[in-house]
Amino acid sequence: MYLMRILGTFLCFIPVLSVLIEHQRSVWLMLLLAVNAFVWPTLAFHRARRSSTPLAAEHQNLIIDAGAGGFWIAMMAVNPLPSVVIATILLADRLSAGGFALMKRAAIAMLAVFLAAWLLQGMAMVTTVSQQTMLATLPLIAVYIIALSVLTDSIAIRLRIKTRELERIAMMDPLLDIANRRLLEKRIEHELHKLQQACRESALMFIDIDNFKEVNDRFGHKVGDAMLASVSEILHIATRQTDTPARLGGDEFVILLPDTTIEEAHVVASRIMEAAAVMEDVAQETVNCTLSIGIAGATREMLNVTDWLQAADNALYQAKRGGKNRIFGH
Ligand SMILES: Nc1nc2c(ncn2[C@@H]2O[C@H](COP(=O)(O)OP(=O)(O)OP(=O)(O)O)[C@@H](O)[C@H]2O)c(=O)[nH]1
Repeated sequence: MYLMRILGTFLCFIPVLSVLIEHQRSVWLMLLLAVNAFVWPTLAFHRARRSSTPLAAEHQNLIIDAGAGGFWIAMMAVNPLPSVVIATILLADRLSAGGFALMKRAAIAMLAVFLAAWLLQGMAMVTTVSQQTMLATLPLIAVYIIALSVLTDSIAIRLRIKTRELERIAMMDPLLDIANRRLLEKRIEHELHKLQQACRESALMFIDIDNFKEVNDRFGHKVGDAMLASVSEILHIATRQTDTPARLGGDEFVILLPDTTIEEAHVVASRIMEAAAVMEDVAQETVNCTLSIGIAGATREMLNVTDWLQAADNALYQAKRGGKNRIFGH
């Protein structure tokens, strides 16, 4: 904002000074214009920076800018070209900085100061624009509008980055560095769609930590959380880039394995179980970790995400019923 104000006041200074010289106005008025152009931006910057509410202070600064604009329009005897350009830029700028509410307040300030100064000046009005003033106004039109566009573009880029970051957060588990149900369901839906178009095989793996409640009860939630983090890490290490390991909630994890047969999924599941079995030290406690895993391949009858997840959950149920610490797949 500081740089934009310096640029704006400097670019306005040129056409206003041109008109004041043409109208042979007093040196004091020109000095006041110089103060507005070269001192005010720094004053405004410190005013906003020192304020406990910098945004509100900056909005006040923007309204003061608009009031100053109204004053100089009156001092230029409403010279049409610089007056219209200055008023338009001031209002458009306030609109992009604070919406219609700020623009409205700025318009009221500009009009009020203009009317007061114009009446005191005897309602002077000169409707002709000299070539000198026209040329002096051109940099304001060209440079300021381009600068405003550059600023708007950089705000749009920052907004896009923030939006992507928020989208990523919304798709991740709040405790572990792993996808959540939302992202998993999106990927499953996409995979089902692809499977309908091509003759391929893909698998869904449901993983549940055995007797996890006991771990929590014996060692506390901190150890339970650390175990969840270790399992999540194992799932990442044991899978490919194209797979999606996710946490459904509690001690339940699911992995989507595109282009994978049931046999291949069994190999991955064994790898995961072996890695979990050798994990002993969790948050300075010696614990045993076994997993039950259910695997389901996609079939043509599966119409939606729930069908496939249900099939994998049923397979997990069979693994649990069979005595836990085992893989069941069909
Ligand atoms: N530490 C920790 N525990 C959790 C979290 N979310 C859920 N739990 C606990 O995880 C346990 C899940 O237990 P269950 O899956 O129902 O039962 P289990 O003891 O694993 O038994 P089986 O699944 O039959 O082997 C519950 O005690 C929950 O309180 C979490 O984020 N952190």
